[in-house]
Amino acid sequence: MSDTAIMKGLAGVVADETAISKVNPESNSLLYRGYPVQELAATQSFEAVAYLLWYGELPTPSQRAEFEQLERSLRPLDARTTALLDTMPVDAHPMDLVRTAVSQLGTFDGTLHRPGGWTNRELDLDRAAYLFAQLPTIVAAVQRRRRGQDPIPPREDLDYSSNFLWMTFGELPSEAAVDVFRVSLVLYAEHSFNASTFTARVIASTTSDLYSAVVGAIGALKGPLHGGANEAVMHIFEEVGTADNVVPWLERALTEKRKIMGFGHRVYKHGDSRVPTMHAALNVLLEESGRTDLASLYETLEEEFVARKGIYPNLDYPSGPAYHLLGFDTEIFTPLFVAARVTGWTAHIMEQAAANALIRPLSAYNGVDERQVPGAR
Ligand SMILES: CC(=O)SCCNC(=O)CCNC(=O)[C@H](O)C(C)(C)COP(=O)(O)OP(=O)(O)OC[C@H]1O[C@@H](n2cnc3c(N)ncnc32)[C@H](O)[C@@H]1OP(=O)(O)O
Ligand SMILES: O=C([O-])CC(=O)C(=O)O
Repeated sequence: MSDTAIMKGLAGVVADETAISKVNPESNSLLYRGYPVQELAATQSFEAVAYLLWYGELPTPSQRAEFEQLERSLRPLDARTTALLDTMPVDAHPMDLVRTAVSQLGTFDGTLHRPGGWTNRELDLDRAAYLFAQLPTIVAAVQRRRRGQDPIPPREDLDYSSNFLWMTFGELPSEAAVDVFRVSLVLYAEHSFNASTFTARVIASTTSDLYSAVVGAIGALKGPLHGGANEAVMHIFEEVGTADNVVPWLERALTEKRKIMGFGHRVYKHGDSRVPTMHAALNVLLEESGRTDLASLYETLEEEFVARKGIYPNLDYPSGPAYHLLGFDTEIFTPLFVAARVTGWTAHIMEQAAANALIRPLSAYNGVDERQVPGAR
């Protein structure tokens, strides 16, 4: 064993600098390019937030119009993407379908064959916009296929959030509900060196290409300790059933040393900066739907868990039930997170490439001492 301290899970390790977002657990705040995320969620379209993450500034009106036009033009799926989705098992996890579809999109990009084409900021900005525009169409098609429904083509007259819901459900919910969806996307967009973003940066650090880094990030996000928690939260609500059952269920779960999904965070130890905004957004849907049963289950589980463990909800706790009330299948919740986080991932991939150092930590060997292979001389 080495004498060097091992930082298990890289906890507390500052791996590099970033100018994209600042997570501050002391002030319980989150800034994207210097702007408080709550203010962005209150005032900005998701398209404007994506632009901010990539370019460092909010778009001017003409930049915004140009970017919106580009995004709308990039939405339709290539026939090969539709064909690929059709060949995959209907009961495969949607995260696996989305990961595979994004991987295939990389093979369509002829600019990857140019010398220096793998890591070129101008090309990466185009690729980021392409993935940003394609992911809602892919996720909506995957959701519809699960229900035996044909895909619905994108509508150029709708903004990103409305079009996403239109392509999924073939109708638009209330303006308030569309806004809840937009707020969730803004809150999910970026969060410094979380596990999936760090994965993307590790891949980018080898000077691999943006698609490969995003595919790796999707794999990292799938796990329930990270993005998969928004799906897992809904499974917990289903398992608990009613607010009356929270205490006995929780006592048993804690005795069995289970992790309660949607609670806890590696960085925030006194609550997640994004939860109050997402909780308020969830309340809009709870009131609209009259789901007092779900509201009281949500509040009771939070109260009882915080009282016992002093561990607070993270963003996945209010987002899971919000996506449920919007009408998505539980297995689609993490793909929605992918569609939002692709903005942050791609901003980080470009930042990594601009000031690259190969990410390659050391390990402390704890295996058997050197020994001879039987028969070797
Ligand atoms: C958008 C996001 O990705 S946010 C994160 C989403 N993930 C989840 O909601 C999954 C549930 N939460 C967790 O598993 C953890 O809180 C993590 C992985 C997010 C953070 O973990 P870490 O910073 O490594 O904290 P760690 O796992 O060491 O927890 C410290 C203690 O709190 C306990 N704890 C932390 N979270 C939970 C939880 N959700 N339920 C029960 N106990 C918990 C741990 O068991 C540990 O207890 P111990 O000291 O008795 O062993
Ligand atoms: O920061 C993290 O570790 C996880 C998280 O909340 C996120 O990625 O949004």
